[in-house]
Amino acid sequence: HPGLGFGWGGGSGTGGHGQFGGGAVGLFPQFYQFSCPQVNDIVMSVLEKAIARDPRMAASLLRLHFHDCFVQGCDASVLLDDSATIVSEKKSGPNLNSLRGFEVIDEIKAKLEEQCPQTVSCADIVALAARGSTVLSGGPSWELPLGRRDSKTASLTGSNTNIPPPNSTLQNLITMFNRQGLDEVDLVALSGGHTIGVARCVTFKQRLYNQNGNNQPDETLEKTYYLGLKSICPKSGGDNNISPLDFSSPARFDNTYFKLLIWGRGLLNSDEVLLTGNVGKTMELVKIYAEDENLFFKQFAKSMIKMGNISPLTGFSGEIRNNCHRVN
Ligand code: HEM
Ligand SMILES: [Ca+2]
Ligand SMILES: [Ca+2]
Repeated sequence: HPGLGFGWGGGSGTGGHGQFGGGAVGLFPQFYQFSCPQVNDIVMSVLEKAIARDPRMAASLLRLHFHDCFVQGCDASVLLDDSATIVSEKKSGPNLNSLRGFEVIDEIKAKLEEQCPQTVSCADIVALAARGSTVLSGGPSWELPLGRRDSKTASLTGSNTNIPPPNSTLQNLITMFNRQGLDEVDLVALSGGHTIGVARCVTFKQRLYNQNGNNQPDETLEKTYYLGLKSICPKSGGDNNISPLDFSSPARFDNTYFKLLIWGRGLLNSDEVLLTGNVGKTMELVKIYAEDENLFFKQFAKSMIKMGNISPLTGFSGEIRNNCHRVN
């Protein structure tokens, strides 16, 4: 038996994107209802402790799900280590010295293997951890479709090419999200994930010193914010110094990220261009979410479900890994 929640779960994965309204074929919220009813309680109890220990962990786990789903779909490919058959995604440009939270996923997996052996996939654990982290940070909750299975492969090249870089133009961001079946609404709402967590100096340095190859700062940066950033992120060195993505509430999941964008205080180029990139639709959405936190929360939940439905492995595809670091 391939660890399915129900005996009839064999409807094989179509591998299609989950943009067909209701959710990806094969995933459903009650997947573990009989095989591991306590799965979310276990996830939440580990998360509570981990986030109490390190408040940034919520942000790191939210990001982990994004970096998984954008490469081969939400299949836990991001968790695989180098081995004879695997070239790990952990060494890609977007991930190296940057992705965190692997130990927390391991801790959840260990508890689940004790209570529901060989049942819950690493890919579902990552999705549950992303939702739980959002909730524990004060953000919205949502009914999370489950039943993803784990890949037997990883894609370092996919990781290097599918995850947008922080100096992306707005057109570039829209194109890369479109490729995953996500639209401008999803792009703006999901970028709101930057309401928590931090970024390294190296990811925003270009904006401070040489935005357009003319040795000038990005003119959309508000002046005092810009001066503060320069002191954290010098022209040479300090690449690993960190700054909050939302400096007014870096551990709270709220809509201040969008308010800051309007004040010229978005940290990454990819943040600020949602407002200034000359696409009316994304500009409008930034303003709407800055005004209406409830609407942002609702759309964030919807878009997280959509992102979580990208090309899942279901049925007899993939496997339930015993250890999230390696294939069985
Ligand atoms: C729109 C395109 C996006 C770009 C260009 C982008 C870029 C980045 C960069 C450069 C960092 C800092 C990494 C570092 O310095 O080590 C970061 C952090 C983060 N990103 Fe994104 N991101 C994007 C979308 C998303 C999405 C869709 C989510 C989740 C819904 C997300 C959640 C996060 C979180 C929570 C952090 C902080 C992580 C931590 O503190 O450990 N990002 N992002
Ligand atoms: Ca993946
Ligand atoms: Ca915040």
